[in-house]
Amino acid sequence: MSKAVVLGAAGGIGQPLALLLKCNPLVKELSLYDIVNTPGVAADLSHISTPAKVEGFLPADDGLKKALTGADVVVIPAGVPRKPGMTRDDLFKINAGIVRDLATGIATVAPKAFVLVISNPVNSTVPIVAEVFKKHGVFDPKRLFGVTTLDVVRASTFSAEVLGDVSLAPSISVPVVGGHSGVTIVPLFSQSSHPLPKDFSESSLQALTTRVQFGGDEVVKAKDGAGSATLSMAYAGAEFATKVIKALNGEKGIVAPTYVNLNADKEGGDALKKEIGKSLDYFSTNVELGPEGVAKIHTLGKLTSFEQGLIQTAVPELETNITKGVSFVETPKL
Ligand SMILES: NC(=O)C1=CN([C@@H]2O[C@H](COP(=O)(O)OP(=O)(O)OC[C@H]3O[C@@H](n4cnc5c(N)ncnc54)[C@H](O)[C@@H]3O)[C@@H](O)[C@H]2O)C=CC1
Ligand SMILES: O=C([O-])CC(=O)C(=O)O
Repeated sequence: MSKAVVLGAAGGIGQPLALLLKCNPLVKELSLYDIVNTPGVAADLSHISTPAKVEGFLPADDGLKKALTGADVVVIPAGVPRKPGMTRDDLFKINAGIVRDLATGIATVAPKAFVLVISNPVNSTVPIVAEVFKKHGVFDPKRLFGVTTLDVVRASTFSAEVLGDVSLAPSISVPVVGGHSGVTIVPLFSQSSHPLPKDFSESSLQALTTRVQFGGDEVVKAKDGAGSATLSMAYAGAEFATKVIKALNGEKGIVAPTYVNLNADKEGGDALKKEIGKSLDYFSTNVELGPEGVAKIHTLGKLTSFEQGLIQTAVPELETNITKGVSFVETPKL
């Protein structure tokens, strides 16, 4: 039984994510923090007949500190979402500072908590959290995760559509590696639990891959200025948080793709760096979760030449995104 905290809990993702966590029997306490509306969201959720005790906090009266005290898992969907025509990197200007300040709160109040970062651009916001924790001398790479589960959820859903049986979607597992924006998102369909049809053409594979890489844009366009994915993200965020909480409670054999610091498991991380041909500090890959967080970083395994090409395209962009996050905390210029 764990205490979960959502930072940005009154937002489009925060509210349905808080609902799903309130319905999770493994959550004993749920603290909701935002700059607005959390007392109302908490009062509303508190009437649901599940065990989790819900409280809402605002910045006044040390609200962040109160929300974070005793936290086991902190999920961060705070920040602005995209509008049509924007990239995730365009959000950096606003979200980098928001994430840095929240990370400072966590590093001070709950340095041992598992931190799950949803706020975009994830490729850069995760390094920001790490750098803040380093500044406070409390960084444990095993406890920091970028949430890339929505890419995995999309890969399952879109594969099921291609296979002509949407009922398969929940059981389809496709590793999605790299990062969480555009070409840094690399679905490995060759390793899917449910292989694509034998006669699936190279151009169809390219189209399916592009759909996963730019699935977020599909939602941004459809919402037409009203934001980006919220409900599917809440579902994905709750899925991943549940995995982390189960591992924290001692359940074994939980493996999920997530964006991690590759020093979290030196052996696995070094092997992965060799595979991608670049010494990046962060990468999303299958990770085995344990009671201390990252237990083992899995390498990518056998890739097709198409997938190798995708990785080679992803690496330079990821490197730029990582450097941008790191240098923001080292020398804030914005
Ligand atoms: N990792 C992923 O796969 C995905 C990430 N996202 C990202 O999640 C973030 C949130 O998206 P939405 O919920 O749609 O946005 P939203 O605007 O609906 O909600 C964001 C919430 O954050 C709050 N907030 C702003 N500054 C804050 C601060 N300093 N402390 C606490 N709360 C603060 C706002 O008041 C608001 O309630 C965006 O950056 C978006 O790009 C969205 C979808 C998928
Ligand atoms: O596209 C966006 O901006 C939100 C996001 O990260 C996603 O839906 O994958």
